[in-house]
Amino acid sequence: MKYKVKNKQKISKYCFVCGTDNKESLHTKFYELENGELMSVSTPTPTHQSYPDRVHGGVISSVLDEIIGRAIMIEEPDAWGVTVELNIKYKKPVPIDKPIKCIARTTRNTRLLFEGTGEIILEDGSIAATGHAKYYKMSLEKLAKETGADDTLMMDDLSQAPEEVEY
Ligand SMILES: CCCCCCCCCCCCCCCC(=O)SCCNC(=O)CCNC(=O)[C@H](O)C(C)(C)COP(=O)(O)OP(=O)(O)OC[C@H]1O[C@@H](n2cnc3c(N)ncnc32)[C@H](O)[C@@H]1OP(=O)(O)O
Repeated sequence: MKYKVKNKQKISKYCFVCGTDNKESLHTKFYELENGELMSVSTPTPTHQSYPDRVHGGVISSVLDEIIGRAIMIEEPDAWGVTVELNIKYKKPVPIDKPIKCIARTTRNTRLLFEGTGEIILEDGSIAATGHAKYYKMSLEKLAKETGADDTLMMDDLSQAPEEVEY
């Protein structure tokens, strides 16, 4: 199915998944879709491998962690969370140097916690991994105080976004 991209999410300077100035980063982009889901696009490089030509399972879990944690921002733009649980199922190897899409949505949102699910989708449309994660809500003020975060935590993504995506 094809979906229109409604919004491009902000990215961070040093994040491992989306950081613009982290040379080991996956430089992942995040697109909010008309169907209420979030899509990410990343191209893992040899830096991200485990066995030859295979993306490291920890890298796959990082992408799922971040996209599921970001999906809440579609319905609650100021909601921030820290991951308290993450469960990943690895179903197929993910190759290096090929674009991977990931789709996620929020499945539960309460005053203290939110949770969601996501999938890594390969170029042929098959699902390589699935994830379920839970986050403890934390205000940006508290996060900033605990981690020293500044304006570089959320910066505009200046890259060109597609008008529509397919998966
Ligand atoms: C990211 C880079 C920037 C990118 C650009 C911006 C993008 C923005 C989006 C990013 C999306 C995120 C992507 C990655 C996010 C990380 O990677 S975060 C890093 C990994 N996670 C962490 O570091 C969290 C570590 N854990 C902690 O800090 C502490 O355990 C917590 C979560 C703050 C809780 O601490 P605490 O308050 O001392 O603990 P506690 O009193 O036991 O629990 C508080 C409440 O939470 C509940 N709770 C705690 N754990 C659980 C659980 N597992 N299940 C259910 N309830 C729980 C307790 O039951 C309790 O409830 P009440 O009794 O108050 O009703």
